[in-house]
Amino acid sequence: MTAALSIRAARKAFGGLVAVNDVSFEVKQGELLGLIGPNGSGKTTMLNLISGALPPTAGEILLDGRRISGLPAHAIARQGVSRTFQLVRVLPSLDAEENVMSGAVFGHVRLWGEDARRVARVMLDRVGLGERAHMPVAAMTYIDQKRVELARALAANPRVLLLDEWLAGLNPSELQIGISLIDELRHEGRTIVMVEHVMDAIRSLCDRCVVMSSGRMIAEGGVAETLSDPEVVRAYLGDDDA
Ligand SMILES: Nc1ncnc2c1ncn2[C@@H]1O[C@H](COP(=O)(O)OP(=O)(O)OP(=O)(O)O)[C@@H](O)[C@H]1O
Repeated sequence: MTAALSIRAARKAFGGLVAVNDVSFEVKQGELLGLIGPNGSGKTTMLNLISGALPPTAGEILLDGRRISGLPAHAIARQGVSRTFQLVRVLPSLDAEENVMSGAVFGHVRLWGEDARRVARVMLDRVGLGERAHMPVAAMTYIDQKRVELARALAANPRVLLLDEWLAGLNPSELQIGISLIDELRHEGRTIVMVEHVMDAIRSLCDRCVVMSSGRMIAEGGVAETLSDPEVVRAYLGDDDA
């Protein structure tokens, strides 16, 4: 079966700094892959290469077997890649519904007008914001803005969803809600790549994980075996978590 996403020797250099250094991995259809590693190891850059926010210096990225690397971000979104951002990016002057509608309008399945509004309503319900559809997002709490961003990504009906530290900054009860929400998406069969430092979430949610360190992929495999790999413990987890 063709992988939903194939990363082949992807490389990104910023001048002399190689942020992503010949990284290759695949994500199967319906799989939830955790992308983990220490700060500055290249995880967000990897998501930027997949979403087209940055072009790779070398290598290629395929979605359902078709090359997407080299395309501009909007074209990759149209092909079916949606994302959230490490620092939430919403349209602050618009309300929640309008923000989520923008995902439907510019996404994989382009919808307009009432069709986009209907999908936005479904997705806002999905993330628990059905009652606040008309609240300006600038007036929302951080977790609710994160929910809006996730609903916007889902409104595009993506083939692959990229989550960049979506759980970061949540308090313990919000974290449990967030983990359950991602778990539901996973059970719907969504293909997800999740960059995350919350190890409980990685352990409870992911089918597999890829570990990066200094731009390189240092481990890949089942979560339990990967997290007990001595090199991963040394590079990332440290003795306390081992
Ligand atoms: N646009 C850019 N220009 C120059 N250097 C960059 C750029 N984006 C990232 N970098 C550098 O690339 C390296 C990898 O950064 P990246 O943000 O991908 O790491 P990360 O693993 O996502 O880190 P974190 O867990 O802290 O978010 C860092 O050294 C960073 O400073």
